[in-house]
Amino acid sequence: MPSTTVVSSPGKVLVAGGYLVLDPAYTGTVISTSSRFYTVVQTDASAGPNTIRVRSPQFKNATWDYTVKTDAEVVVKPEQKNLTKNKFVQLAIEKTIKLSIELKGATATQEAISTGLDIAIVGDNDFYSQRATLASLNLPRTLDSLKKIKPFVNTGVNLSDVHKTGLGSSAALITSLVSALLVHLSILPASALSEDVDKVSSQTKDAVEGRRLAHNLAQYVHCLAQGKVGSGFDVSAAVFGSHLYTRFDPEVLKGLMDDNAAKDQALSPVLSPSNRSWNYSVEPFKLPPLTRIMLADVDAGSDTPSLVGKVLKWRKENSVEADTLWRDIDQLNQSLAQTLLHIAKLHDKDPDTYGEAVKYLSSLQPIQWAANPWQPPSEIPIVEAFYEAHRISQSVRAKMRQMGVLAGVPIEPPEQTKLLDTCVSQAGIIGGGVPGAGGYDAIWLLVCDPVDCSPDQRPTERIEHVWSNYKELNVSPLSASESTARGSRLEKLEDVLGLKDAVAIPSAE
Ligand SMILES: Nc1ncnc2c1ncn2[C@@H]1O[C@H](COP(=O)(O)OP(=O)(O)OP(=O)(O)O)[C@@H](O)[C@H]1O
Ligand SMILES: C[C@@](O)(CCOP(=O)(O)O)CC(=O)O
Repeated sequence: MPSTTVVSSPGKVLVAGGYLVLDPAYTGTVISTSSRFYTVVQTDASAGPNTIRVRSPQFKNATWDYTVKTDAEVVVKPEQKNLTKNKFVQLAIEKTIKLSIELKGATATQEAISTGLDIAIVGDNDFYSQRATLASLNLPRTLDSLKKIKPFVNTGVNLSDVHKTGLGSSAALITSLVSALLVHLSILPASALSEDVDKVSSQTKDAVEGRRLAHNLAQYVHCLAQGKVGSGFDVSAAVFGSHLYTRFDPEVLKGLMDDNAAKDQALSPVLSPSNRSWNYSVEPFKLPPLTRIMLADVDAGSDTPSLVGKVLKWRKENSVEADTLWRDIDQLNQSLAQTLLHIAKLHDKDPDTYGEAVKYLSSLQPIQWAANPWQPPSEIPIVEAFYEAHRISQSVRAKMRQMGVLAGVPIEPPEQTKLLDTCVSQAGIIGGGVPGAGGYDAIWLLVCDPVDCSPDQRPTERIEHVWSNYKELNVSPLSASESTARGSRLEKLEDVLGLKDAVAIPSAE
């Protein structure tokens, strides 16, 4: 058993397919973010025998000690001294240990935890709003300012009081936690999550199955902790990275969702990668070269569950109208994904011409892109494809607004429309929208990001300027770009900036 295991899992942005992805007939486009959750597992006698100590050093009152009993049934019991509860963490540990006992036997599992384990969990600063920290440091709300904040900065509050940014903290946290434990307990080979198997063709069967096992377990724990089975795109992105996601049939988890009734039921037959009832689909996707996703936290807050409830009620009561609209949106979503994949192919065919075209696009507003009579002919298909991506993403927004009006929910409320219109009319901006369920709390943009933009300003800089000067809403950038890694990743503690300091075990008083 390794003495220290570190696994990270990325956050997510659902750029297309909000609501639709709840239905297996439709696909969502999910981008995984460079911002990640990290779980560091180490053997540590100071936790106590058969005790797992979990720490979230970015928060107050966030150390949870659990005693683990593995007799007739697995019992992971929070100790009296814990100042808060963490259902997500507790369930992740309990179910991973239960699965480990089923797959490796009680003796091997007990042995791995008998000395005591210390587990530290931290999330990149992007997962929690940095607006207050920037203000306290007297820094403008820009990407450069975010770099000045210490990695994994202390939030100064309890977990229940933190302002989240919508990157999917609970999904990334659970995925990194169960994956790190699976590796530490030798259920998964480290190679299943190492970067060397990044290329699909070189992935061994074991590695693919290992990742699928981590996925199934993380989905199960996340559903149980949330008390419902969502579409699961967030966990899927945390495990597999950016992709086109089609959901699994919730039926697969039905027998396990009543935790009390399922106490005696074995997990491994349900969670096994060979269980065909896990019928989700993950198709490769990544953003085109020399483009960048930009994300902002908009300080207005919205309540996703209530938006979802209302949209689904409207769909049920107006099925003909809703089905027509959903089919239209789905066609646009698929065209957008295919156009972006096509743009990547244009890059691969002729990277130099592509680079020139992206530089050209970066200096003009989308509306001007296709209007240049002197455009070199080799650049025309590239410029046209980018314009097409722009046009489709604007149409997606229009249809999502229409759905919002029909269902009576603020999917892209007027305040967000104004902000997005201002952003999308800047030079070099391909498109954007409200991620996931929409509402008031965030926006995403896809912008051209050429190698060199001189003498013009870079599109990213133009957007930072718009955001930091925007008066009608308080817009704060996130530092994340797309993670092109294949989701969860085995890390070396020393290689992640600031991680070793952030998770250092406090010395006993
Ligand atoms: N750093 C952390 N350490 C331990 N648990 C955490 C941490 N961050 C989040 N959690 C767990 O995740 C829960 C939040 O889950 P919830 O589903 O409300 O958020 P979310 O929808 O994932 O948020 P967002 O998408 O905005 O990041 C917390 O109550 C806590 O149990
Ligand atoms: C509305 C929905 O499709 C997306 C919600 O996404 P987000 O949490 O707003 O990023 C719900 C789901 O897919 O579980």
